[in-house]
Amino acid sequence: MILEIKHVSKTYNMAGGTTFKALKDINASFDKGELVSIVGESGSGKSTLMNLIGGLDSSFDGEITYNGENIGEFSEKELVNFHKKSIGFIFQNFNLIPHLSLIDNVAMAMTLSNVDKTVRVERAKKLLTDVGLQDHMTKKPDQISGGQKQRVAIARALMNDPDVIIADEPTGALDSETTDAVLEIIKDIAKRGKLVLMVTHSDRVAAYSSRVVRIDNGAIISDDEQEQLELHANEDEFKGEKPKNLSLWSAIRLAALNMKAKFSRNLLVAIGSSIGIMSVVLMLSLGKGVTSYIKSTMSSYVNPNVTEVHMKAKPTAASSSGSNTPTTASNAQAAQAKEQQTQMAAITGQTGSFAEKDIKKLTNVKHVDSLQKGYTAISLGTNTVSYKGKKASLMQLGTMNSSITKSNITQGSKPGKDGVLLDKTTADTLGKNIVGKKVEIAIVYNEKTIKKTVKVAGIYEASGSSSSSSLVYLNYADLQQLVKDNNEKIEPNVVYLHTNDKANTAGIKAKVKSLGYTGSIQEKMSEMFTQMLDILTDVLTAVAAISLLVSAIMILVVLNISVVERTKEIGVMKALGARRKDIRRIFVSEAFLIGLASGLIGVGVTYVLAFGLNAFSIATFDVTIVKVAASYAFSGILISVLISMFASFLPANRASKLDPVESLRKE
Ligand SMILES: Nc1ncnc2c1ncn2[C@@H]1O[C@H](COP(=O)(O)OP(=O)(O)OP(=O)(O)O)[C@@H](O)[C@H]1O
Repeated sequence: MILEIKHVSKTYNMAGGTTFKALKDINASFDKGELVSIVGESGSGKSTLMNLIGGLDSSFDGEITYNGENIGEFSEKELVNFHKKSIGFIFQNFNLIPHLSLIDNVAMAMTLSNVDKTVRVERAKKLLTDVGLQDHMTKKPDQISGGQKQRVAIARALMNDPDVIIADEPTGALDSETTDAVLEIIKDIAKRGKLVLMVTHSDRVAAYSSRVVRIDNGAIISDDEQEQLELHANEDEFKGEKPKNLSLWSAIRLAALNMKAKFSRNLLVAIGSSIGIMSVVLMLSLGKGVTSYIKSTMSSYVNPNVTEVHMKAKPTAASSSGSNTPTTASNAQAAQAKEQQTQMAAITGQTGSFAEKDIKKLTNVKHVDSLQKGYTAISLGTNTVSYKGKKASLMQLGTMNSSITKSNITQGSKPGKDGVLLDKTTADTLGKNIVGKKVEIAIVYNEKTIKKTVKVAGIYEASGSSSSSSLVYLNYADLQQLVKDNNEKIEPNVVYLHTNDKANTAGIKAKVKSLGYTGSIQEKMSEMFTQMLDILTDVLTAVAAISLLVSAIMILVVLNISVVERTKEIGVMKALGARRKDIRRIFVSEAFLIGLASGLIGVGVTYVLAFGLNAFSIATFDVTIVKVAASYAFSGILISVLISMFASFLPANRASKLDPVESLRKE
């Protein structure tokens, strides 16, 4: 006897502490080659008995042995192997998986056992051909008739060549003609030496079987042998290998097929959650672009061995009360006003002049080898330069300093005595080949216009930046002399501290600051800019973090919906031998794919936006402002995948724990 049922009872525990006894002391034994109809009224306990025999429900009293082994005491692993190898299920409502082709539905039992793809596809095709569906194999379940669906379900049950087939009202949803055809197939299965247990209401269906067991109110009331089946050899015998487990690749493929079925929903979720990833990657790339722009601009202006120093703005009457008085509200206001003044002054270049004692103090800073005086002024067009009747307004007047290197002089050379550098725009205004020519500069100083004829020594071009204001550079000594010739006095408003090792520069800068001086205009501006950028990045990163959280919740909700929608499918998979781990793996794979898609969309959109923004910024400022590093793109995709998989743990776990009996009972 392949199957023996000894003193089996089943009690359901219900809400409120009450119990219901659905099976009462059932005893029966069944052998191979039998087609047994289990007949009884609705609610008599037929399905309950089948669930126990099929190993879908292990909590019962008594003993059910399969080949002498008590299935009530099987471990999870033994139960999984029992489902994979020994039992096949056929359900009243077919329970095919809607998003899989007929071949994939039939092959599922072997997919779960990780049987080689060619082997399982070949076998699925053969079984579908046996039930007359050779022309429909790539169709989906909703493209075939009810009778055809039940044939697919029969083929699926036979996939692993099990010894026992449990068919719960296999013809309940079919018309009489189709019923006969399906019953013939089922009878043939029993004739091949398998035990078929078929639940039915109908005496007509029971007439096909070799034995009829009647159940009423949870007990067997009759057990009649009808006819001995004429057995023939099982031509279909399939010696499967030892079952392995669902491979990761198959889990991903199953997840992908399900996602394809719900394509628009999954695409929307992926797009939604890509927004967070896109903002993070875009923010990082923008930060990188702007910072590297600031750095390159700075380094093009700055000689690493040189520290440019300005005075802080001259204190006004309101704020000159001294810094040692205790801080009061008005003092705080004054300090604020002073800071604003300093910043304004730094931006326009109108900082105070250095007195001799400042020069001395700065010369004595440690590691400073020499000090160069300079003067710079924004003139906003009051200073001019003219040549043969042509006149150009100057925006800026400056003195030669060590930041101006050979690479900044595109024509000519550094100016000697009474020589100047002009920028390209100014030079072009005055005419071609201006280098070497004598021009007249007119400078307004202390409301007096000072004029001097000087030689254009070369053309100046700022490196790394296209911004070129109209400017003139001359030697500080020449400027000092010129002012003196006009009975005025000039003091340096900028000094350059030199050191012979650029490693000292940072220390010098810090010392200068602590002495109460400020750095270069560019430094000040880039500091302000970096501060602003930092605040902006913080705010946007917070927004991005929130949107990542939202996307995690969105994925959690969608997967939860997916679990609810697929409850029955999960029940079927379990009946076919899926482990909890396999179910979990399929759902996590789905989340992995959504995460991957949203990461790729997010990064893709970032590249497109970066391209657009850069096209705009290059056209306007000749600067690349967004730099998408490959590491940002990669991290973005990784974060997206991780968040999505993390969000899936809860729903995946929920799916894996679903009870197969309840899942299959679900309408
Ligand atoms: N989870 C459960 N909790 C409590 N009672 C249950 C549960 N499942 C089934 N029952 C009860 O056990 C009895 C037997 O149910 P079962 O589904 O086995 O009947 P059945 O003979 O298969 O009926 P049908 O032909 O309508 O499918 C019924 O009275 C049913 O209400």
